[in-house]
Amino acid sequence: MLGQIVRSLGRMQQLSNGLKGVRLHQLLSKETHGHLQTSLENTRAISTVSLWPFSSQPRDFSQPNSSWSPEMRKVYDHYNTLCDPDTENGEEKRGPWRKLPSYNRSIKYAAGGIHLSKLIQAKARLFTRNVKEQGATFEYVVFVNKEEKRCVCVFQAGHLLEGAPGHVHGGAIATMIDTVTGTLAGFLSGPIMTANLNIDYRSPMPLGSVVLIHSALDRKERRKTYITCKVSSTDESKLYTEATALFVSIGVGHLFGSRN
Ligand SMILES: CCCCCCCCCCCCCC(=O)SCCNC(=O)CCNC(=O)[C@H](O)C(C)(C)COP(=O)(O)OP(=O)(O)OC[C@H]1O[C@@H](n2cnc3c(N)ncnc32)[C@H](O)[C@@H]1OP(=O)(O)O
Repeated sequence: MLGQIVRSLGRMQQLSNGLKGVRLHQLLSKETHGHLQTSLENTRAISTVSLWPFSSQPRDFSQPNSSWSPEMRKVYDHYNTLCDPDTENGEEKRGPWRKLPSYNRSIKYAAGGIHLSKLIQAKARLFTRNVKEQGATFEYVVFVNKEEKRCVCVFQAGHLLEGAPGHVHGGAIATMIDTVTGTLAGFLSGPIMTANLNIDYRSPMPLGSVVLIHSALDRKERRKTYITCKVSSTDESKLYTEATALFVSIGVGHLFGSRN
């Protein structure tokens, strides 16, 4: 199987040389070392020309589905509109907001590519996207504002995330905070790992709630990216959780025990 993938990647490289004048290993090494945004753009480039050696196109889990409540859909529509390009003097101009796609594999479609896939079993799935039943666990979409170095996640907490009766488990909330702050840190700083996460749970979050998870860059110091986070009701009248997070930039070798 691995041999097949490697041969397939070799063929893809020849094809991509011809088609796009870009070497596959450059795409993959950008995925390994570049910023999340670059990775996502390159991933789309691969998918568009159908060179990806796996069977299916990646499903974007942050697209609306039938489990989304009207409130989730309304807030999604609001932020999605902010992503629309403006037309100035007949020219289309993109604003600072982007909706980030979300896949259920962190390796197959993003960082690591050819290097890490050797070590990962075919069954690996991203923690927040591993339950097939729509609406049962984490329904969410992240919008990022590059200029303001912040993002907002619209999150609907499903019935399998119960902690205290009728309310969302603190670990599930922590998972979403890690995911959203980590997504922003990765977007701004490239490959990172969570070094520290501090969470204050201010009020219980009812199961089924739709909430906003606002994250913003606090500061960067050398390899350290500090992010702040607030979780609130969609009208922002109720504060559920506050957090701060520290992410440390890593080289991909870090995941193999190397310090480079
Ligand atoms: C397309 C889709 C893509 C997929 C995306 C899906 C989105 C999901 C996103 C999900 C995201 C989820 C992500 C996850 O869940 S990542 C999983 C959870 N995190 C981990 O497992 C990390 C484990 N720890 C480590 O690997 C290392 O300790 C790290 C990498 C963190 C640092 O080890 P390293 O040897 O590399 O660095 P260093 O020790 O030289 O330190 C460097 C600097 O950092 C400072 N420091 C270090 N630790 C701490 C600390 N605890 N508090 C305060 N400061 C700390 C340190 O003082 C120094 O500062 P300075 O001397 O420079 O001032």
